[in-house]
Amino acid sequence: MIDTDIIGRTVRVDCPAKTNLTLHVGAPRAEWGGRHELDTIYCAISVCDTVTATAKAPGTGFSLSIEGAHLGDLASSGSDMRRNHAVLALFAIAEAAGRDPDVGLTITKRIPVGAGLGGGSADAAATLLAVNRLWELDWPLERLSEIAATLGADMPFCLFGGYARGTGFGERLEIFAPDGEQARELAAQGFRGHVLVGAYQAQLSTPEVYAAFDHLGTDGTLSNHLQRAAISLHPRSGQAIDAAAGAGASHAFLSGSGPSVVAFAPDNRTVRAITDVWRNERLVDRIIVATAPAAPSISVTQ
Ligand SMILES: C[C@@](CO)(OP(=O)(O)O)[C@H](O)COP(=O)(O)OP(=O)(O)OC[C@H]1O[C@@H](n2ccc(N)nc2=O)[C@H](O)[C@@H]1O
Ligand SMILES: Nc1ncnc2c1ncn2[C@@H]1O[C@H](COP(=O)(O)OP(=O)(O)O)[C@@H](O)[C@H]1O
Repeated sequence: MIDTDIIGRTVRVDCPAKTNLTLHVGAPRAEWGGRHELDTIYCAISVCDTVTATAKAPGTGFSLSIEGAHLGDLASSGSDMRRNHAVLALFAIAEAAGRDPDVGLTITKRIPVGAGLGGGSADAAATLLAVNRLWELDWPLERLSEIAATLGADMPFCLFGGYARGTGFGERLEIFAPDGEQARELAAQGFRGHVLVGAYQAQLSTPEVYAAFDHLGTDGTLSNHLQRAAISLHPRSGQAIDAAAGAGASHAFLSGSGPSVVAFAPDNRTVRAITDVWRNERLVDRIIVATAPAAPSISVTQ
């Protein structure tokens, strides 16, 4: 197809945030650039960023615009758009396809930034899904996943959503079928339905949290091995976890490398109880009510 045929076509992808229902951290490995060996259960939650990709005229290059009320360090003037995860994903798929990255990207951010919710990975995954459709590549998710793994540990999972087990440095996936036994077990354990996200203005840097983990370790009872390290850097997250558990959450834990906190609630009454205690005691800066599991959705809008 000649590129001019698709100029103006727009593909929209809504891509959910991720959390880690368990996050077991092993040793750092030199062959993975110092990244740690992981065994994690990923879960996608319905706090979604929206990425639109629009085909531009050949030779005009890429563009990026970002909107949203809470952009964290993405809003700072020093934030280089060529290092945005979505743009890196665009360059990576363009290279793999042997095409120029003549695409206009817009990101509507709803996933808190630098929060342990994989927002940058979700935007990168959304970009791969959108450009795959825009250019009619029709590559299977497995092929997109190989590209995603070169960009970040969480990115392959964000292409799929739902639940999955991640090993390696997080990029090697065993996807759990939505109606399969593992998904049913997780649902029976309470990892399904209402989820509250307690979000903060503060961000934590993932490498810094891993470095704190190398120093402090974990206490053995925590299903998220990074929780202790992250709480040492951001103590309010620990208070919010304790308060949610006290208010009846079926599970309350740090999301990934934090500082966000995730609480699963078995019913609406518990949603209200957690919301009240977080708000009244000012344990979080913002509360987002969502559901889990969730999955990306793709639509061609023009
Ligand atoms: C902790 C987790 C849990 O899912 O995510 P977040 O909660 O931050 O989103 C992941 O391991 C993060 O994934 P992601 O943010 O994609 O990591 P990458 O870009 O690949 O790596 C960023 C940095 O994190 C550290 N890192 C990441 C993954 C890993 N298995 N071991 C590590 O030590 C390394 O310092 C690396 O340079
Ligand atoms: N599209 C993007 N969305 C969010 N953060 C991004 C993006 N591109 C680059 N970043 C940078 O990646 C860092 C981690 O952000 P994010 O992916 O939201 O958090 P986390 O790794 O804790 O899940 C931030 O410092 C941010 O500036």
